[in-house]
Amino acid sequence: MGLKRTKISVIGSGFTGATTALMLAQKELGDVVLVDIPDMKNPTKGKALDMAEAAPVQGFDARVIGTDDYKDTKDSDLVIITAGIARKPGMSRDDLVNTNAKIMKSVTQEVVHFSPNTTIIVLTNPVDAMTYTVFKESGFPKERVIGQSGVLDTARFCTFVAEELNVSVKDVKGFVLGGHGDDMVPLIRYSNAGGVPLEKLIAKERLAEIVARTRTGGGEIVNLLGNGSAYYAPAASLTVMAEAIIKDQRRIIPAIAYLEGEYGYQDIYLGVPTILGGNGIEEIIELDLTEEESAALDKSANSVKNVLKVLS
Ligand SMILES: NC(=O)C1=CN([C@@H]2O[C@H](COP(=O)(O)OP(=O)(O)OC[C@H]3O[C@@H](n4cnc5c(N)ncnc54)[C@H](O)[C@@H]3O)[C@@H](O)[C@H]2O)C=CC1
Ligand SMILES: O=C([O-])CC(=O)C(=O)O
Repeated sequence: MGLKRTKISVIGSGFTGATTALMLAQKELGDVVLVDIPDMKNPTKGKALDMAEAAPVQGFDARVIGTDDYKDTKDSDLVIITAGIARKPGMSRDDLVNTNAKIMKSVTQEVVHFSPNTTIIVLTNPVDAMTYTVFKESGFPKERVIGQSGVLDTARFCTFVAEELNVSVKDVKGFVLGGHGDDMVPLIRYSNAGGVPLEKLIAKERLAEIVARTRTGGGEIVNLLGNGSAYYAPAASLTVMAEAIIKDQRRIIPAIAYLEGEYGYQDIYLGVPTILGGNGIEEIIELDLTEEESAALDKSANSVKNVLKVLS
């Protein structure tokens, strides 16, 4: 008898779901079950088979299957939800709320039915509100329902800083707090390059431009793609979160977490620094914020609350 293999289900086999499935398999984080709604042409099965056939070439040991039957997700160790519609140029993430909330509810019911002990990471937008929806629908403890925004938003910030300084991205560390919208809060004070505070390396006005570009980073890609939104960096972000959970790494990673008093907020999902490990969100780290940073976080939290009001 072999050891039990880890099973990760990715719901939604569109741009982000398919890319995530491949990255998870390439990193051998587990066997991957890719799920989408039934389609006459069965692209989900086709995509999964194509990925499975990359395994002998790249030498990764992970099975990948495509399906429209949630039975195949039974006893998943981790479930990643990417199902739903994406925005197009001219739209905001919040425009997706009603359609995607309905999809979150039906997907969550299936996931919980077949994997009552799993951990869920949500990507679908507007992601703070969709994570809240999945949390309420699932009845899961808060630490096992997590949203993705901060890894991606921080990655964008670090990309722009590395480009500005002409240094390796490996040396740039950033921190983005708040909701995954245009008023997210990149924290300059907690960001550095090779340990040197960014304020010592980049002029204030230029830093403000980098913050502004980070805030609208999703929209920048939407405009460049023309017919959908980002998927390579989002998939990489989901993969790093999955790795932290599957390998019980206890990494300090910004994630969308349920707040019960942290940062002064109640009954809301919002991006904060967390410790991510085998139990999901194991801790929320509370940073001291200046008045200006607190005001910016308040503005971002209010935007999330306004989206949640549409749902209640
Ligand atoms: N939180 C974040 O940082 C990011 C969030 N997103 C969001 O992720 C979502 C997915 O984006 P993409 O993959 O680019 O979109 P996509 O349109 O390429 O794929 C979405 C897939 O969901 C499937 N789907 C729809 N209803 C379903 C259901 N009931 N059950 C299972 N599958 C269902 C569709 O058939 C489609 O294949 C969007 O809402 C997008 O805004 C995307 C990038 C980053
Ligand atoms: O911008 C979008 O609609 C997709 C997304 O959340 C991102 O790329 O940050």
